[in-house]
Amino acid sequence: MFRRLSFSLAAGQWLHVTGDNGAGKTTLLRTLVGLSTPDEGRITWQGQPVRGRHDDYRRALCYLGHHTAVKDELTPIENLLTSAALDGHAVADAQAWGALKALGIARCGHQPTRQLSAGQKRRVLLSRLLLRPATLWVLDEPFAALDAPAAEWLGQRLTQHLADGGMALLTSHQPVPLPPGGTVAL
Ligand SMILES: Nc1ncnc2c1ncn2[C@@H]1O[C@H](COP(=O)(O)OP(=O)(O)OP(=O)(O)O)[C@@H](O)[C@H]1O
Repeated sequence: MFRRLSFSLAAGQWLHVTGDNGAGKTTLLRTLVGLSTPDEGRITWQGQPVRGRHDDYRRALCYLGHHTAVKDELTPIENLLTSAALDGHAVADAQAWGALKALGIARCGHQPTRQLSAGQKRRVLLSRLLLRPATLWVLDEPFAALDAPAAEWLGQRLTQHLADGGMALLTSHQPVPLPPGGTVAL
């Protein structure tokens, strides 16, 4: 699907992965985070191939996918606690509730996630950014379904992350409220 594709990210930088529907943006992100295996090519983290140092890379990474990352059968609070446990880092209940509150969805915390709107589900997913310390954020359509206040919150959060020396790689069919970054056009 990809040929002659080469890019890098430095501290404080972000890249916008662009392309039409079906161009391969999600596939590229899934490959970069290790969920798909490339036929050829090399993915490196801090100059070393990702393959040999999977744990270091995983710890540095926060990947938020755009489809089934939030489980419908769990409540939002269960989603947060479960994803943290699967990630291998401890999150206290109070922290998880704090994250839901920051995203304005604490009142839905005990409701089955399947009952939430698309934007509320997206907010549950994004609340993981507050719980998972990670240098590299890989975000698939993070602005999809968000209302204006939530989009503003995410723009500010991304800005702060980059100012703190973080990096971000994201797809978005909408304009991204960040100073211009690089582009990976598919
Ligand atoms: N598991 C799969 N098996 C077969 N084909 C797949 C699979 N996943 C994706 N594809 C195909 O790969 C292509 C790229 O899909 P991908 O989801 O990466 O596109 P995208 O650029 O993220 O699209 P969109 O903007 O619509 O989200 C599509 O043609 C899709 O049908």
